[in-house]
Amino acid sequence: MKRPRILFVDDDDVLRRTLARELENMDFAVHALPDHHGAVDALEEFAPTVALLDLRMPEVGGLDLMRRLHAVAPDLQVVVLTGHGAVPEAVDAMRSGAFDFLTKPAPLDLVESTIARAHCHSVTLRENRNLIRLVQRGPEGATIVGESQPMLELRELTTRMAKGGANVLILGESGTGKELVARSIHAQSDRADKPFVVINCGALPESLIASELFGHEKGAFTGADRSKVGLLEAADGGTVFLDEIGELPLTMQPALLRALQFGEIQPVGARHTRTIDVRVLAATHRDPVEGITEGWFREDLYYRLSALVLNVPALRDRPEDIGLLARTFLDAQTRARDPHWTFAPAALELMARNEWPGNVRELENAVTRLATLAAGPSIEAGDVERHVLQSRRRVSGELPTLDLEQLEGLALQEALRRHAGDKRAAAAELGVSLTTVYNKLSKYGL
Ligand SMILES: Nc1ncnc2c1ncn2[C@@H]1O[C@H](COP(=O)(O)OP(=O)(O)OP(=O)(O)O)[C@@H](O)[C@H]1O
Repeated sequence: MKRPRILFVDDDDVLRRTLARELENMDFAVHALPDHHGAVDALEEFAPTVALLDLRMPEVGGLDLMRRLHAVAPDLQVVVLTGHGAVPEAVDAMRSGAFDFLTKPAPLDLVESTIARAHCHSVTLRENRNLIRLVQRGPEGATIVGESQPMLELRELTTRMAKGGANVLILGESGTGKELVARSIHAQSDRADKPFVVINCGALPESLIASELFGHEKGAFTGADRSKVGLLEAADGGTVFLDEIGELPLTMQPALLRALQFGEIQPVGARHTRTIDVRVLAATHRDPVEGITEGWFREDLYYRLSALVLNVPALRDRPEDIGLLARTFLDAQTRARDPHWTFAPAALELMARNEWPGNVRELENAVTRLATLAAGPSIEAGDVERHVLQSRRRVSGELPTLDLEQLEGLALQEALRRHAGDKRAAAAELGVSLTTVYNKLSKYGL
């Protein structure tokens, strides 16, 4: 494990040398400076998580230096060193954003534990920020395209459901836009400026689900070398999207139900529960009512999730949207390089007559292929025939020369197509686990 990095600034030469050595002995990596010179540069070069700053220094004092450091590195945790009896100064520092203070001469075990706590806090903050950045897309990511009657109704329902805070269960085949609908609900709700966290229940290995959902404490199991915030807690105040809820193992369903029922989570290895406030949107391409009868979905969890139910129609039930969707995707993909790309009417007609078992996702992928492979800027019927229809037939017929990875990608695509995007069925047919299917999908950018 990497050693926590500490930036230590103190003008007292003897104390700085002695304490720096002690900190090194405690297994911290230390960058020690006598004054503010070089401190901001050290943020980039040394990347500390904690700064230990003497409060009283000539020229630039600890408080001022803390502000300068925080302007560049907001996650940096600052511990200030104060002289004996300087409580008002310490309080001032805490109010200005210091993590904690130590009074000189501080016992070494207190120095160690304070810095260790500050380090953990800094790491957690950074992880949270990354997580939120990862899962949040701007509201433009939530534009639902479609002018067919089913889509007009869906958009209206989405807006109405967004306003209340009730949980919504979103049903529909793979690739119909369930995640997009969830993002749109979140973006129109009063939680819009809070996190939107996606949890793909099918992609989590069973052994890690509890720790991913609820977090864990340091030392909770082998390899848990520090505590970790779970995804449900990362969504606190916002919305959590439980994608592929039908894939959540039966053994995990009671724990999730408890968390949703009482708004409480218990990280693995923690003695106490923590309160969370999340709105839950869940989606599945499977029939959850059938799941109750067949025994893979708990009835109580179903009722908890399905205060409201939204059905996203398959593309074959709204073929009049195909042209608009294809044009929108083409425009988004080619606008920057040449705004003149269009579909010739015959090409669009061919696209509209095609079956899209993988729904909007498959259509979007086909447009990507056309935008990349066709000569353009007008996409002709011949392009659609060559780059979309033929390549699909080829997969089922004789294969051109492919390397092993291409072959694997094609086998996966074809299995998904045969099962209308049902990843579990495709995994079963290919004889691999569901997690492998997810890994390969992301590996090949499918
Ligand atoms: N109505 C729509 N307008 C614009 N883009 C759409 C629409 N529906 C789906 N898409 C796009 O199609 C792709 C698949 O959509 P999404 O991931 O929301 O489907 P899904 O139903 O959640 O799929 P899965 O069940 O496989 O997780 C995304 O890139 C999404 O942006």
